[in-house]
Amino acid sequence: MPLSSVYIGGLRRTLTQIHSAAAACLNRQISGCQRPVRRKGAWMNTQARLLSSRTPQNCTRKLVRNGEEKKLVICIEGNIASGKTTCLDYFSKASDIEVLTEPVSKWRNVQGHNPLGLMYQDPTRWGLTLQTYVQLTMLDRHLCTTPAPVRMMERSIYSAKYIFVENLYRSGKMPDVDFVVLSEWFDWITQNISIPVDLIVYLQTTPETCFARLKERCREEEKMIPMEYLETIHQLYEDWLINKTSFKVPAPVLVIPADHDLPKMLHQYEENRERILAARNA
Ligand SMILES: Nc1ncnc2c1ncn2[C@@H]1O[C@H](COP(=O)(O)OP(=O)(O)O)[C@@H](O)[C@H]1O
Ligand SMILES: Cc1cn([C@H]2C[C@H](O)[C@@H](COP(=O)(O)O)O2)c(=O)[nH]c1=O
Repeated sequence: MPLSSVYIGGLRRTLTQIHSAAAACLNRQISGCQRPVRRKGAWMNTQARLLSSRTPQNCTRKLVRNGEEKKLVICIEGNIASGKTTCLDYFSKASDIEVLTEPVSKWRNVQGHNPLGLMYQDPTRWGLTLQTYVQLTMLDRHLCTTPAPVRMMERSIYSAKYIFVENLYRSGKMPDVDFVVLSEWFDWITQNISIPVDLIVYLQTTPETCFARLKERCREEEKMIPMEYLETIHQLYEDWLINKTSFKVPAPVLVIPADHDLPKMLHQYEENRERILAARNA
């Protein structure tokens, strides 16, 4: 069988079509990642190919990316304005680390529309719209191939679902039908596509710290975010990554206290560098 084939029997056409739609949409907008291209009826990537992880011993039927499974994937998690981007900036200076920041600019401007702004104005109407797009762009981040052996991502498809979709639903701002449709999409993606994460670095802050940093950053769409919103997001993160009482945690968690000033944070990042890069062997 040619390496370029997707090896998943009856699921093949459906997966190809779905990936086709996502790739076609994102191809036009995303730079910095290697995009899959179609050749002679089979999906290939310029560096890697989608392959099934199905083997005689392991019939998981998940799509995995050839070669990408050997790379170290670290997700930086934390509340809004906890310092994730600043942390990624620090690690981006290392030549063996590829940094993938959250695609917030896309959420603020997709073909002239601003789903992030719309969601904050009217979450019940626009929550599904934003979260569908967040899910798509996060999946794209997880699937894009990078030359560096270590990839550091801001958040993940998991936190988008377990923190932000969950918050919209629990607060009564997302209708049942929207939640069910998003959840079925999420379940399908995570059951059929391999999304490896080796380590979660959780920047643990108080909501008060985030509130102060949010005000300082002053993103237009976020101006009306109240303290209670950050408290709720904080609690969802704590239940997921610390108390482990809500959702499955996809990787070991390294907690870095992140209320400190910038010099102390940079010092902590340096102190934890080896531990983070050793995650592959954890
Ligand atoms: N340790 C820190 N002390 C004070 N301000 C910080 C610190 N880290 C980040 N900031 C500032 O807080 C704001 C949010 O930081 P950012 O890295 O964008 O957070 P996130 O990516 O988690 O939303 C920015 O204005 C940034 O300059
Ligand atoms: C993942 C995710 C994010 N958002 C919102 C929350 C914030 O307003 C921005 C992300 O900014 P941060 O400073 O990088 O935290 O996007 C959301 O509404 N839904 C999501 O799934």
